[in-house]
Amino acid sequence: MSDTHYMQMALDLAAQAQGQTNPNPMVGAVLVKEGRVIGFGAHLKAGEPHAEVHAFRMAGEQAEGATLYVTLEPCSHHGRTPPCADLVVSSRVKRVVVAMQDPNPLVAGRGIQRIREAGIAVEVGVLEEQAIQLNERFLHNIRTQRPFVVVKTAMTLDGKIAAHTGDSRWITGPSARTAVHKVRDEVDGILVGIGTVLADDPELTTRLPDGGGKNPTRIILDSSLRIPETTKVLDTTVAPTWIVTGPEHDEAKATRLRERGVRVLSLADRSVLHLLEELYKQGITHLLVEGGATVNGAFLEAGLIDKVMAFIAPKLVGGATAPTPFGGTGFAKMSEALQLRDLSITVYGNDVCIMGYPDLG
Ligand SMILES: Nc1c(/N=C/[C@@H](O)[C@H](O)[C@H](O)COP(=O)(O)O)[nH]c(=O)[nH]c1=O
Ligand SMILES: [Zn+2]
Repeated sequence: MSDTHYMQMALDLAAQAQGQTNPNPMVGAVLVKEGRVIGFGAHLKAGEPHAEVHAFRMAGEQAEGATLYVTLEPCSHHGRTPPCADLVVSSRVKRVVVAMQDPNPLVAGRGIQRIREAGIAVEVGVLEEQAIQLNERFLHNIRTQRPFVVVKTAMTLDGKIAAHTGDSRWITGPSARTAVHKVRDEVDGILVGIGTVLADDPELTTRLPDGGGKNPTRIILDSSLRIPETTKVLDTTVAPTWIVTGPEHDEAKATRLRERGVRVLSLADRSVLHLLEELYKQGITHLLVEGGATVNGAFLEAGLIDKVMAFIAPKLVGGATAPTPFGGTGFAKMSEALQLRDLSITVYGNDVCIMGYPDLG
């Protein structure tokens, strides 16, 4: 079989751990000898063995003379596990095929160099585009030291996220909402504004049809700590909850919330950029922003959206004052609008999801 066949297998293996490996990338590895797969593996959790380690353990002595397919350059630095590049060299494989070089400036190219210096042939770039796409969150983290921000909106065909009364249940149907919960399962944090909490009293937990799924940290932007103490998100037995507030807030209320296990972060700098830098420091590498309009508008105007998932339901609710997905001031000219690129359009029951990336070109 071709190199792309085995690299596809390695990419598919890597993708099984979507959302589990944060802050590490997803990586898959396959060992092949005389046309037979003799070992494979995926990195499953930060701190646990890397994909190559699993593959070599499975292959044992047979690895000598085999070909290794790996979706990311084998690491050359001593992280929480010894360098895979050393393992590759000592296993005496004949050839290594790598989808993409590690973008981490600390290691970029060193792993490949060490393997080549040992006289092993290394080919780089097989299914590189797919490998980059798979680790879009990790690559963004490395490049920006910020969380990868996905803004998800759900609106009616006439562009409303709720009726003029605030009622919003439901706009999209069950399969669209399941798609959203799959994203919740992958991310580290889900962020909404206090307006959404006051309007919907959301749980912001992951509820997949077959159960399971991990609950992301729930992050509420609430600058004057208005949150009612009876809201569902304050039940920290189901998932962690962080409230981001401003310096002027009721300290007694903050203390009561902390006693319930809620983390209260007080940020003097209210910019979206500072918020993201702080959340990244707190371990949030992948962030789902579920609005409402004010929060989405702030992220849009700050230019800090990395991916958009816009769900549209074929229903009309009308209402000149009914809220739309992005509030704030907005751009003055259509030519200033944030253009999305690399679009994918998916149908979920009667609903449509347009997914794309800001075209910052
Ligand atoms: N109204 C809708 C949404 N509404 C999105 C937010 O306004 C809700 O408060 C939040 O998703 C509720 O979270 P929960 O309590 O955990 O279910 N989002 C959607 O995709 N479709 C909708 O029809
Ligand atoms: Zn490694």
